[in-house]
Order: sequence, then structure tokens, then C-alpha cells
Amino acid sequence: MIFRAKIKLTDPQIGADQMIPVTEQILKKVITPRPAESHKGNYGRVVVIAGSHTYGGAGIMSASAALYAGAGLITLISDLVNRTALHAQHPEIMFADWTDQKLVTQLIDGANVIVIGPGLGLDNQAQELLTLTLSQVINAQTLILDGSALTLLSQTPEKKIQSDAQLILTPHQEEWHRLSGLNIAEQTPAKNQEVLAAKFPESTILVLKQHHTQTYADGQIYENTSGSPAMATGGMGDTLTGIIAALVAQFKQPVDATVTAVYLHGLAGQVLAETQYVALPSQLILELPVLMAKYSLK
Ligand SMILES: NC(=O)C1=CN([C@@H]2O[C@H](COP(=O)(O)OP(=O)(O)OC[C@H]3O[C@@H](n4cnc5c(N)ncnc54)[C@H](O)[C@@H]3O)[C@@H](O)[C@H]2O)[C@@H](O)CC1
Ligand SMILES: Nc1ncnc2c1ncn2[C@@H]1O[C@H](COP(=O)(O)OP(=O)(O)O)[C@@H](O)[C@H]1O
Ligand SMILES: [Mg+2]
Repeated sequence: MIFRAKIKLTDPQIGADQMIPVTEQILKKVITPRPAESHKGNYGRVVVIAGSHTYGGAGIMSASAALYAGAGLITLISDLVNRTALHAQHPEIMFADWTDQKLVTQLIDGANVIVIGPGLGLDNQAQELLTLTLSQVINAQTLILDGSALTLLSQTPEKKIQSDAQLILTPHQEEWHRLSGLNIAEQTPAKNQEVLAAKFPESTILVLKQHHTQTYADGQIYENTSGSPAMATGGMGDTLTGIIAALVAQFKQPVDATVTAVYLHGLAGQVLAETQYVALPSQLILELPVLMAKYSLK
């Protein structure tokens, strides 16, 4: 299968910009039918720390994408102002006030996958939540860093980010510019890999979002082939974080789950773009369970 071909980019035969194209085969491989004897506890606890007073929608979009992509239990940790809006749309998702540090710590401890950053903002409260989360996560957990969390990280004086958790970074090109110091024209595969290795733990997965999103993991680069310009709408990346979280929570292997989530997100956007000029994130999530059922049956 092409997408898991064992090409090491350090191999002298292979150029540093050699990428592995990701096709719909990845969905068939990773998304499997659910065993009859199972319960919500088998499909992962996802915690989303997101959505300030101004950007409440970002937290709701991330958490609802995790819901529609199949995570077993989801809690949104957010500004209290967002609780009613969340529950008016998705009563399935639990809510916690992000100023309650004791509760936030408990929820982080009990999670399999944590998302932090969509619409988090850049104020002291946001910085405190990021510091708490980074210090709290352990190696059995996956931490997805997006949006404001990446911007905050780019402002830290530390040269290398330390964490025991499996980190997944999901910057768009401008966020990666801030984090890496590479402007968009300088963001070549070789330079991206160099900065990733210098600034983050070895196991870190980088999802560099763009028209054909590139995922850097285990010394390899996977190039997504799904997606549409109809997806160029605010909230589309917030939505991706929830899909990645749900797939990691359910299918465990983080690289396969991440690459699959990126492909699935793009495919759902493409389905909408067949009949719509613009694909809204809140519509895109409705396509996810349908596509997942289709590909789980091969
Ligand atoms: N409804 C909501 O609550 C929304 C909240 N959002 C949150 O707002 C915060 C700021 O994020 P933004 O991304 O808007 O702002 P940023 O300041 O991080 O970057 C936005 C700018 O980056 C540039 N850019 C260059 N290459 C790009 C690429 N490949 N993809 C996207 N942009 C690219 C674009 O000019 C764009 O205006 C984040 O925390 C984000 O999660 C956004 O997701 C928008 C929707
Ligand atoms: N022209 C495009 N083709 C394919 N995918 C796109 C296109 N424009 C945007 N996307 C996708 O939409 C998402 C946008 O992410 P991001 O900029 O973080 O959005 P936001 O922060 O507003 O939620 C990414 O996954 C990106 O790959
Ligand atoms: Mg974003």
C-alpha cells in the first residue's frame, strides 16, 4: 500500500521532499466495524480545552466534530459563557468551566486525548490552561495543540518543548511560521523536519495544514489528496482537531489515525462541495458518521 510504504527520508535514494500520497485506502485500513460487545468506554475520553468569550464557536466545533467522528465521551472545557450554546446544539457533550482548576486537572487526568487551542485566545487564562495541560499530561495520553495554543507556544522562550505525551501539532502555514520561524516560502519538507526535530520531542506529529496538508511523522511525510477550496471557511481547522482526537481515541495508532482524520475531513468537504459553493464546518461533521460507516464495511 502506498501510504504506509516504508520509505525513510534519510535513505540517500529518496529526496527529502519525497512525500507519500494518502488516498481513500487509508480509510478502509483504519476505520473498522465496532465489536458488538463494546461500550462508550472503549471509544475514548476526549477533552477539548477551547473557546474563549470571543471564539466560543471554535470550542463547540472541535467538540462536536469529536462527537460525530465517534469518540466515546467528550467534555468541552471552556469559558462559562459557551455552556448554553453547546448544550442547545449537542447535549451529548459534557461541559466544564475552565476557571475551575481542580476540575480541569481531574478531567485532563482522566482523558485519553486532549485538544487544546481552538479559539483559546492569548490572555493569561489561556496561558495558564496551556501551562497546566503541558505539565499534567503523561505518556499514555495524546495532546493535540492547535490555534491559539500554537501561537502561545511560539512566544515561549524555551528552545525545546518537553512533554511525555504523544504530541500532535496542527498549525496552518502562518501558525507554523510563528512557531518555526520559517516563512511560508521557506517551509520546505527538509526545513520543516529540521525545525520539528529541534523544537519538539521525537515522536511529535506535525499536521501542516494547507491545500494539500502534509503530515510529518516518524521521519516520513504524508501528503493528503482530499479536500476542496469550498473548505476555506473559519472553523474548518477547529473541526479537524475534533476528528483527529476521535480517531486517535478509537483507533489508537496515532500516525495512522491522524493521517486518516486529515483524509476523512477533506473527503467530507469534497462531498459537500459537489452541491455547495462553500462547505460549512457544522455541515461537514454530519457527513462523518456516514463516510465512516461506508468505509468500515470496505
Ligand atoms: N468561530 C470561531 O470561533 C473561530 C475561531 N478561530 C480561532 O481564532 C484563533 C485565531 O486563528 P486564525 O487562524 O483566524 O488567525 P491567525 O492569525 O493564526 O492566522 C490567520 C491568517 O493566516 C494566514 N494564512 C496563511 N496561510 C494560511 C493557511 N494555509 N491556512 C489558513 N490561514 C493561512 C491567513 O491570511 C489568515 O488570515 C484561533 O484560536 C482559531 O482557533 C478560527 O478558527 C476562526 C473561527
Ligand atoms: N483550498 C483548500 N483545499 C483543501 N483544504 C483546505 C483549503 N482551504 C482550507 N482547507 C482546510 O481547512 C482547514 C483550515 O484550517 P484553519 O486555517 O486552522 O481553520 P480555522 O482556524 O479557521 O478553524 C485545514 O484543514 C485546511 O487544510
Ligand atoms: Mg485554525
